[in-house]
Amino acid sequence: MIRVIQDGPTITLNQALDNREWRSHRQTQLAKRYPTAVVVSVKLNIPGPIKTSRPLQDLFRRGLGCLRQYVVDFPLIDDQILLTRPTGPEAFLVLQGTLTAVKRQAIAFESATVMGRLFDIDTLQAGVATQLSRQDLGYAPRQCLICDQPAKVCIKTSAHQLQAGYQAIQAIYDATMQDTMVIAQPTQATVVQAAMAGLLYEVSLQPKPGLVDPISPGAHDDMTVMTFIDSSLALMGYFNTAFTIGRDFAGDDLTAMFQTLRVAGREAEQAMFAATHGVNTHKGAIFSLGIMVTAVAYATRLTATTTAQLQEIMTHMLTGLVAQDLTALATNQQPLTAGEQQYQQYRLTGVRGEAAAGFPVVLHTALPFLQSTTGQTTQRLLDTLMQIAGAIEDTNLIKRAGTPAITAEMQQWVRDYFARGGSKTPAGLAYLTALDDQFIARHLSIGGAADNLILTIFLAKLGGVLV
Ligand SMILES: CC(C)(COP(=O)(O)OP(=O)(O)OC[C@H]1O[C@@H](n2cnc3c(N)ncnc32)[C@H](O[C@H]2O[C@H](COP(=O)(O)OP(=O)(O)OP(=O)(O)O)[C@@H](O)[C@H]2O)[C@@H]1O)[C@@H](O)C(=O)NCCC(=O)NCCS
Ligand SMILES: Nc1ncnc2[nH]cnc12
Repeated sequence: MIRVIQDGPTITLNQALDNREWRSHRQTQLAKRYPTAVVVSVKLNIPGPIKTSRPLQDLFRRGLGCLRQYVVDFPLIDDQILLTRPTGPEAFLVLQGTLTAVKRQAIAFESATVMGRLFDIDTLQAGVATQLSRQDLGYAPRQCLICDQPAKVCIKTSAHQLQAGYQAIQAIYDATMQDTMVIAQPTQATVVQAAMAGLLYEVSLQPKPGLVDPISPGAHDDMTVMTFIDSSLALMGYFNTAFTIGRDFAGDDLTAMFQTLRVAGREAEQAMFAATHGVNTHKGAIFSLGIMVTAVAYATRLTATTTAQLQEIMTHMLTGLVAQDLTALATNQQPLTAGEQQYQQYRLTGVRGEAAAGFPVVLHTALPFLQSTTGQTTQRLLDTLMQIAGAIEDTNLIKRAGTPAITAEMQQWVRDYFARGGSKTPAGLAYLTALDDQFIARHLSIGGAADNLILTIFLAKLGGVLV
């Protein structure tokens, strides 16, 4: 029995038809009560006689949370959530907005996320007859759960067995509901290659707000994509050293393992500056990625590991770092780095705080988000970069803006980006290009988000999320 529908009650065709009547009546009632709003009805598209189970209810709840992000710009007037109906979980959201704009976001959610493929979202507005189709809004028709054909074709031709449908649903459930990812025992070469992939994939993406890419130096007048390639190549030896430090570490005090790494990290900074003629390309990445490489090597000494275990190891490695580096800062110490200044001025702990917490944004926001995306790798990674940019305090951005207030502006830009469909639509890409131009004009850059994306790519390569 496929776990995701195990213990789910079966329903009759009549129950399914009665429920369709019930849903339509409720939608109409809500449209009458809120004549200027858009009524969004949300349900799952599950083939066969089983329409619900505890795992499907959990998935529905997670999906509803994700959908709300896509429609965040439309004020929520009312909502009704009915999770335990035998005919499947249902929700009704009443939003203030136009039918086209809301429908566009609903389809963006269905198309851009893996779990979205399981959702069926209807939009209704009193007095507006036409239901816009996916094609009207520039999207491909809904795809079959099992193959790449349009779903309508497979349903009409009964192309697949029900069991195959359940297996596809189980795969979608597994891909989106596990917050901890397993990493098997990678070789040193595999780990170092994944680190290099992180550095090189990130700098190759375009367009990115203010960051260096193959077409533009962004807001960095001292760097080009070649500077990043030279810097990456110069760091390969460091990542091999970071791996052996983790793999060979014997003992229980992992802070000693980090202190050993830190010596190699300082040397790596010199190698970076030599390769870039004194430009800081990857100082943050040397710190963050070095820690992760060492943690992976240590965690997989004897067996496979999980991202949850990696987080524990990294928090152990960095115990005391913030206190030692920042709170103990001598007030008259000069010159202060950006991070040190921001700690003194705003009590922001920057990348040190992120690392000492075990990179929660990477493990609990960026990686699950990347796992849930579909499409080309570049599209998935651009959307993940923007998801990160809306989730961190980027000391690089704050330094360049001269105020932490830029963080709230960044969060609004991220919402605006996803409200246009993100990297999947011409409007989303146009928005990102315009944002890049704005960042260049204002000399802004999200170097911290870029470093978190590098870490996310590294783990995604090791966990098979990126192949
Ligand atoms: C702990 C260190 C990284 C030192 O930190 P520091 O105090 O020097 O500065 P921070 O601002 O705290 O962080 C440094 C870089 O970390 C990246 N970063 C910022 N915020 C975050 C975040 N929330 N999460 C993850 N990473 C974050 C960011 O690095 C990227 O941007 C840099 C390129 O941008 P740019 O603006 O060009 O940088 P600059 O050259 O400084 O500006 P301009 O002169 O061009 O205007 C690049 O570094 C990217 O990686 C932050 O910049 C660690 O270095 C350390 O401990 N140093 C001490 C010596 C040592 O022990 N080294 C070995 C450590 S293993
Ligand atoms: N592409 C990029 N541009 C500027 N700073 C960065 N730090 C890491 N990646 C970067």
